[in-house]
Amino acid sequence: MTELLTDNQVAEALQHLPEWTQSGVKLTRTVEFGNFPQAIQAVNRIAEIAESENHHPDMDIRWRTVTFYCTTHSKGGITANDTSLAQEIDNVVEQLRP
Ligand SMILES: C[C@H](O)[C@H](O)[C@H]1CNC2=NC(N)=NC(=O)C2=N1
Repeated sequence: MTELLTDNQVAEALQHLPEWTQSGVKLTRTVEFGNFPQAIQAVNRIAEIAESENHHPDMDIRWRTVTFYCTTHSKGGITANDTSLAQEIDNVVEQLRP
């Protein structure tokens, strides 16, 4: 079972996730895409990944700007599932907005 990360473990993970910050019990990143369709394409790709892994980000979509939040709701904090999902989100963003 994936357990909550310690503060040090989160800090260590964020060294490899430079676009992300910790906001309380969540990791968060805001991305401005080229246009609305591209933002939705990213959201759809991430949705597929999340569904396959049964771990889902919270996503706030405002025109072409999407804010992603990764937290493990069942644990009330950040786990390795969240740091892993954050990396997957970075990979999708990189593919769509190199
Ligand atoms: C039963 C539970 O809803 C599932 O195991 C998954 C679904 N996706 C999830 N996603 C996230 N971010 N946190 C969860 O606790 C979570 N639980």
